[in-house]
Amino acid sequence: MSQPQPPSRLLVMKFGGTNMQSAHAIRHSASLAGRSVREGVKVVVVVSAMAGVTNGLLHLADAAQSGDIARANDEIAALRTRHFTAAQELGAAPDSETVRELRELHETLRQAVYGVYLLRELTPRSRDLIVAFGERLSAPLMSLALEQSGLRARHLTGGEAGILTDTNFGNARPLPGTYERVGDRLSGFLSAGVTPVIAGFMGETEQGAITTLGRGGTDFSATIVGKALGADEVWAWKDVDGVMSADPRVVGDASNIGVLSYGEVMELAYFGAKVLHPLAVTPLQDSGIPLRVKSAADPDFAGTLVRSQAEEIPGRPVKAVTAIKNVSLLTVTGAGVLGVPEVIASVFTAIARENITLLMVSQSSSMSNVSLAVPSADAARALQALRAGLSSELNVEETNGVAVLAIVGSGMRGQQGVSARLFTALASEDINILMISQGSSELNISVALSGEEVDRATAAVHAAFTLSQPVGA
Ligand SMILES: Nc1ncnc2c1ncn2[C@@H]1O[C@H](COP(=O)(O)OP(=O)(O)O)[C@@H](O)[C@H]1O
Ligand SMILES: N[C@@H](CC(=O)OP(=O)(O)O)C(=O)O
Repeated sequence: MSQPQPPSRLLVMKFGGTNMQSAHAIRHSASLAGRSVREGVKVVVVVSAMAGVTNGLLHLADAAQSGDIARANDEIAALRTRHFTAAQELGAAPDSETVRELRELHETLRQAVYGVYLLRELTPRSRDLIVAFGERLSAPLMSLALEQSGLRARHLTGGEAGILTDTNFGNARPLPGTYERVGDRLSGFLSAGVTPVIAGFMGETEQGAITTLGRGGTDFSATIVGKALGADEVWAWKDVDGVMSADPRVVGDASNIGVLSYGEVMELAYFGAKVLHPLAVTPLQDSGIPLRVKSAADPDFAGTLVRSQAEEIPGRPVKAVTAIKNVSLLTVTGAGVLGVPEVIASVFTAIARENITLLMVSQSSSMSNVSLAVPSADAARALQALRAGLSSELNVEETNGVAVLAIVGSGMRGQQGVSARLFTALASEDINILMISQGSSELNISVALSGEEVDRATAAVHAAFTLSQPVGA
């Protein structure tokens, strides 16, 4: 009598732009997925665009809108060469299905861009259609690499995979029905032994218009799929060892963090750690599905495990330091602010109406002013909204060239002396603090300071909390 087989493990694997940047990188990424498939694990692959392609698409869309169709066409031609070269290096014949599909996608992209040029209008909807071509073009390359390695694969757009979103183009959110749809659409492939390859970063509206989930959104696509399928784990393969104690490009001796809670990762991502999308862990929170951030260059290294429970490490209240650059401070002043909660309410209403991220808020104790930190890209809109929404007795001043630095770690909860250590580190570098805030969850303390000083500040704070020493060393 045959023994009942244990259910096979299911992993969702996300490959970012660096892991998709060339035929060589794609082949290596496919081998990482293939290794698990050959061990009997069911794998769903979610891919980003080849590194640099998303920015290229945004530039060419802007060029078309401003009437420079020649530049837009040059950039489309460069993208075309890059994708065809990769396909060829991966072994696609000139008359293959992959080459035909890439040709069709480039032709559709060219038409969409020409439409923007004719109208001289680039709406958030048309920008999403254009920018999503990066992932639509990379997914067939990953399918090809998987097939060349002997696996069966099938690539799908986010919408074809079942990701249904609202109509908030550029920053869309999955609708509740998504999870069931994704589960229904992918389970057939998995039970037939086919590895689905999903173009990340995108979904589609109920009317079938393509939406994107915000920059870095492929992490979010992967966790949406992970939740939908009840995956055992979601693995985000990166060009770094895992989530590090600081951006390794800023702090050379940053160390890998072994375990982080969902809450800690959200704080880090919110405060600028580009390594994960700020909402990436949200689909996993209810089910407790773990997320692993792993290095494609060192696949046997454990990387960072992100799970419900934080790891309390004695003597390490802070796990990481991170920063957001290009921030502006908007300060509302005037007699009217004094003791008038309605003013505070209208400040928040004006900002919320514009859907602007508030990075920090502080109010002086006399209530004679309120300061807001917002991304500089949104500052003009925020300023306009505040001026329109507030009484004319109030002044709004703008300070540009600011950065927000944050320290993050669950161990700072109820722990004295953490902020003193932060301020001492900054003071010893002669760095002036413009604003201070601590979340009530006590998972982070953030300060606003001059953008010119932020890298020096990050290094000083990293050293003050001895974060270069790996835990347990
Ligand atoms: N705390 C951090 N830990 C790890 N990487 C970080 C951190 N902060 C910023 N980064 C940057 O994030 C990059 C990885 O994110 P990203 O390029 O979006 O990944 P991918 O495109 O591979 O998914 C790293 O190259 C690193 O420079
Ligand atoms: N390509 C998109 C989505 C993404 O997640 O990319 P990456 O994984 O390379 O950060 C972007 O650049 O925003």
